[in-house]
Amino acid sequence: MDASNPATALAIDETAEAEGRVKIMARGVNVWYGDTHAIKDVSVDILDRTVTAFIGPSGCGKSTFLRCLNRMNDTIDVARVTGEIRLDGEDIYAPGVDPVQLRARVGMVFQKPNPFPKSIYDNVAYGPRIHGLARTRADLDRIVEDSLRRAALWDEVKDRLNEPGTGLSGGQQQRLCIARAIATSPEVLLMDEPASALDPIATAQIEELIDELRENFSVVIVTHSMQQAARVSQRTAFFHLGELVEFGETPQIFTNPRDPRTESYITGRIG
Ligand SMILES: Nc1ncnc2c1ncn2[C@@H]1O[C@H](COP(=O)(O)OP(=O)(O)OP(=O)(O)O)[C@@H](O)[C@H]1O
Repeated sequence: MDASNPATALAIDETAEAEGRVKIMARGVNVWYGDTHAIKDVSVDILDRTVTAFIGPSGCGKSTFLRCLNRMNDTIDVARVTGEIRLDGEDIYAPGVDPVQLRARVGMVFQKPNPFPKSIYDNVAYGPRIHGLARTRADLDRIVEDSLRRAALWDEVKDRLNEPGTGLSGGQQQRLCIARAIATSPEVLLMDEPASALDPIATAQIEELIDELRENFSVVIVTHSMQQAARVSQRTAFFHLGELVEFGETPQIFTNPRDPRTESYITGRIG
């Protein structure tokens, strides 16, 4: 970790740490894909019950860093991650940590809706089933209904739970994927451009949902839309060429950025 880097100092929230509001603590994280150094010495505190947006030009490492937070990079052969990431103080890369269990606690929603080729019900029931979260069918029914309600999809699908998830519209499929992700009661939800494939109405629904999810979860969202980052997040991280350049309260980042690279990006001069 480079303590002389002002971005490092900004990204570490000592007050929140002292108050126990830090959900994920990353320190000195580097990621390589073979010889490509995609993430360079990133240290950041992600707060609980807060929406954090990752912004920056294409290829700057936003998705790569997001994937570090639930060890999705483990699934990429050439990826190598160093440094330390703690969830509630526990090192998620420690030997003995089961990535599958970790991903039940740190859920993920991808850019393209990717429902399983199963019924709407079974899509949502999948995680609770493999993690043994329901003792009876009635328990499972409750989890499915509750997750679909929280994902603002219940009313649209309650009469066709046995139909395939892939038969829904794009926006509905993405809300189904959110319901699937929240069905295991994760503590953190990672969203990689969750609305980029959706029309403005479906996008507005997802944004509203993100705001509601914040009551229970810590949400981290990668977005190419600065308007979206400004609308949904309380804190924003700006990445550039693999570095975390600036991190702060979202209004400050958008109205009074401290680094000239952030200013160039938000005013449209780079990216
Ligand atoms: N699976 C991979 N194998 C090899 N290199 C990769 C892989 N994924 C990403 N990279 C490289 O790592 C760097 C960061 O990519 P990443 O996708 O994290 O950026 P990003 O900021 O999310 O980009 P975008 O906004 O375009 O999605 C890029 O140079 C990219 O080419």
